[in-house]
Amino acid sequence: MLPPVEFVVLGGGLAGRRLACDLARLGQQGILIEYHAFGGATLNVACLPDAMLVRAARIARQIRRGEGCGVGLGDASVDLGRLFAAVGATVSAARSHDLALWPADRVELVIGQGRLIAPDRVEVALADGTFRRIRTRRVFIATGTTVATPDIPGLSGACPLTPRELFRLTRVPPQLVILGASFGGMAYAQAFAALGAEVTLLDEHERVARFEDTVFSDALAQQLRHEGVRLLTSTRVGGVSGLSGEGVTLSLEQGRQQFELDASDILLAGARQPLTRNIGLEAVGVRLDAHGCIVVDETLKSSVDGIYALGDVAAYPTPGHAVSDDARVALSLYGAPLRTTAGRVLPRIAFVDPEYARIGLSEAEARQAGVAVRVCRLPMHAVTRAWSEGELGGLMQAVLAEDDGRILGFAMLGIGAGDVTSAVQVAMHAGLPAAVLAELPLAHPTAAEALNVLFASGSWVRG
Ligand SMILES: Cc1cc2nc3c(=O)[nH]c(=O)nc-3n(C[C@H](O)[C@H](O)[C@H](O)COP(=O)(O)OP(=O)(O)OC[C@H]3O[C@@H](n4cnc5c(N)ncnc54)[C@H](O)[C@@H]3O)c2cc1C
Repeated sequence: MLPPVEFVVLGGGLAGRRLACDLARLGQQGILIEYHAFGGATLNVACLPDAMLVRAARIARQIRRGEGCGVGLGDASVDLGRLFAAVGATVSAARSHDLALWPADRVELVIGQGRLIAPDRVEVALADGTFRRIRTRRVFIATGTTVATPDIPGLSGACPLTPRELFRLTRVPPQLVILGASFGGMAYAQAFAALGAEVTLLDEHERVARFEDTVFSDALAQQLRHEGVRLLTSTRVGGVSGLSGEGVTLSLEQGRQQFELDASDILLAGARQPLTRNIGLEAVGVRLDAHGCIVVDETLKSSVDGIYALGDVAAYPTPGHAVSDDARVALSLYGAPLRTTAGRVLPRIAFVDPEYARIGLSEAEARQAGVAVRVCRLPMHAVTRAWSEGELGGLMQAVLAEDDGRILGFAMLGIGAGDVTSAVQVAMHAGLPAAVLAELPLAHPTAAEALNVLFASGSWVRG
């Protein structure tokens, strides 16, 4: 019998790749199995390609707006084929870069489809049709998610675009309908509108970004409409006919009203499902929750000894930074200081332009939890940097503990929101009261300097 390796990581996305590299750094030897695209969603179909799409849309918008600051470039022409070829080239360069840094002396990279056949045994189906069996002390499952197609008559037959196929488009869809006004859906809607598509963003819920405070949902909706996106909220899709790319017709219901919408293409930006099927979980008795995620405790241990799960497969939806943090949690098993997923405060960002970001509690969450809070808000048109960038929409909001002024939450829609939120995150982590941020000499003219005004006592808008 083969001696066991210390660990097997199943899935080479952000979570699996990060964990394998960190374990190698700690001197551990193991195997990582990846069957589709090394780097997973983040590198291949999500964060990196999306960020490039958003950047191209921003450039197009800035060219059109240039006249306002004396730079005349005329209208922006968009060649989606060239843009996505550049995305493809960047993705493969980034993948090669990661592979060049791979710690091959400690972690063997096996390309194939893995599945558990016992708690300490994994079988890999290799490309040449053969199988390889591996004994191991620990298995880390990091298989991520895949798109979940909503159960709507005719939808799967219409072959809708998903984030994976999106980057194979060679022309801007003339009329694009996007299902799901989540963070991703909003970002795609705004980007494709800037690139010249006629975009309809559709959601069955009453407002976009429905987990955020209404003041931000409203501001985001206004931003999207301003960019030419047609918003259809509280709208249910009853059925779809046709083929995405050639033409589709959606039967819609909005209250008692029924109507049809024609579009050239349809994009699914909403739900995803954990990849927990066909990886042998049933055979070894690993428990799943109602959403199909692997049930883990705060140390990422599953219901079976020796089997752990991390990343999206253990908790969905998860932002990429939570996934990386899971890898840090798993290192506790190998002598790193004890770290768990309990009490983790994670920022969330929508890559609309300008960005929306939040850390900690929203006002609604604080009030629902019965926490006594004060809320302060500052419109972006009170911020010098917003004027210089010509991005006057949006606002900042802080949620503070009534008793001692601790920062419980911060949200911002405006220029640099992601970075400003990171600054507040550091303050929250350090337990700094709002008064400290009110008086720090922050650089001028940055978006972050507005924190001085936001946190100064005179700017409370609500008690
Ligand atoms: C469209 C989109 C946009 C996003 N944008 C952002 C963003 O801007 N910021 C952010 O923080 N997060 C974003 N996310 C979330 C982020 O991408 C995920 O949290 C992250 O990719 C999850 O990493 P993971 O390793 O758990 O899973 P994945 O990245 O999905 O990796 C799982 C890997 O496992 C492999 N695999 C699956 N089954 C097997 C098997 N049986 N054998 C071998 N290998 C297998 C897959 O091929 C895949 O490579 C986005 C996600 C999506 C889908």
